[in-house]
Amino acid sequence: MELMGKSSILVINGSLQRRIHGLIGSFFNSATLKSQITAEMERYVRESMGRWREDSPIYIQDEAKNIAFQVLVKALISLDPGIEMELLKKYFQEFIAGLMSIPLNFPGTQLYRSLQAKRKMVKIIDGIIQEKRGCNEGTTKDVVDALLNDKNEQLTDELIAENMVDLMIPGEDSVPLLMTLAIKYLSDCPAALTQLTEENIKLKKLKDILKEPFSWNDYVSSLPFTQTVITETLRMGNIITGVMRKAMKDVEIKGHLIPKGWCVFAYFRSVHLDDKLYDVPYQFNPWRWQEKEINNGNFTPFGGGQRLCPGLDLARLETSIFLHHFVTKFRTFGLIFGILSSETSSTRVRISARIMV
Ligand code: HEM
Repeated sequence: MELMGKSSILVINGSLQRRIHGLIGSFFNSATLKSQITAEMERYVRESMGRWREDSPIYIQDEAKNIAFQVLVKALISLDPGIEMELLKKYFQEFIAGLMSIPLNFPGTQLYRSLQAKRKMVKIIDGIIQEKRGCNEGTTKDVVDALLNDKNEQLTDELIAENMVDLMIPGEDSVPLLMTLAIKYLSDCPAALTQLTEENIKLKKLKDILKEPFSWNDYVSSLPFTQTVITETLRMGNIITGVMRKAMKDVEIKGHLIPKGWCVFAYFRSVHLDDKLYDVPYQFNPWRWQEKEINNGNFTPFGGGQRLCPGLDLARLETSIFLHHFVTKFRTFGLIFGILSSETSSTRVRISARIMV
């Protein structure tokens, strides 16, 4: 809690949470972000995959983390890769190491180091905020602009800078895990990998003929099977295991009384892997989503209600772009290590280049 800060969107409730949530959500749904971030993400993926070599294994989760961090920082504060980005990455790693640490704050402890790292990140972001205030353009190019342009007095520069750091947490870890798990499940299900590859190669060839760049919409709507793969990965992977809620008054749910003040953990896994809701739930079966509705209470990887994840479309887009480039550029030889390799906690794959004809 100390690391998050008292005004973090991840911990506050009430009107300020709704305000910040609304501003972030509208920016993530805006045409500006959609056109800009699709091109940026493609660039980061191409640059990253351009460095992959056939003779050395690729650590998928590490690569995905690097790409997703750059995309998120671009969307949040319009920072491009460079020295400041590298510094932010370094401080961020130190910062998140403290999220699961013993709550002792004095020199030498992890919590102390993490708080110092967060302070340094806030300083860099505050510099960017002051520059933006100086220009006073009034346009909304990133999440910081969306918050700065709002006239709500509670949105101080300090609150905005701190929230930018906190926003990197859900974005940085969950998206790379989604990408990595998708590769893992696909490598275990050759039929799905083949169908996904064919769908992506077909669209790529069409786009090449039309000499048209891919848009956000292409990745999300014109690749329906790819979307079912992402949906099925979210169901089986349960990237966020569940959400915590506190009863503000006595509540009765299905005959069970939850007294006021009690905390409840809604465990997504017990729903997503329930055989009464999903046939053979432990089997990776993207085809099940060709008939199934995703907007129902039995599928909540992004939560729901007023805390519904505002980054859900961005997460799907990023994963779609990653998979598209992965299958159109490479032929995978399958995994070398499983997902929980103690060496790196990252999935390793060996790849070879795909020649498109
Ligand atoms: C696979 C990727 C992701 C998954 C599975 C995921 C899942 C979730 C879930 C389950 C919640 C609800 C938490 C709760 O109710 O307490 C949430 C909230 C949130 N997510 Fe995501 N998320 C993902 C990606 C992202 C991305 C890319 C962003 C972009 C910054 C993001 C930003 C947020 C924020 C700000 C909240 C808090 C919203 C609030 O409390 O008002 N998430 N996410």
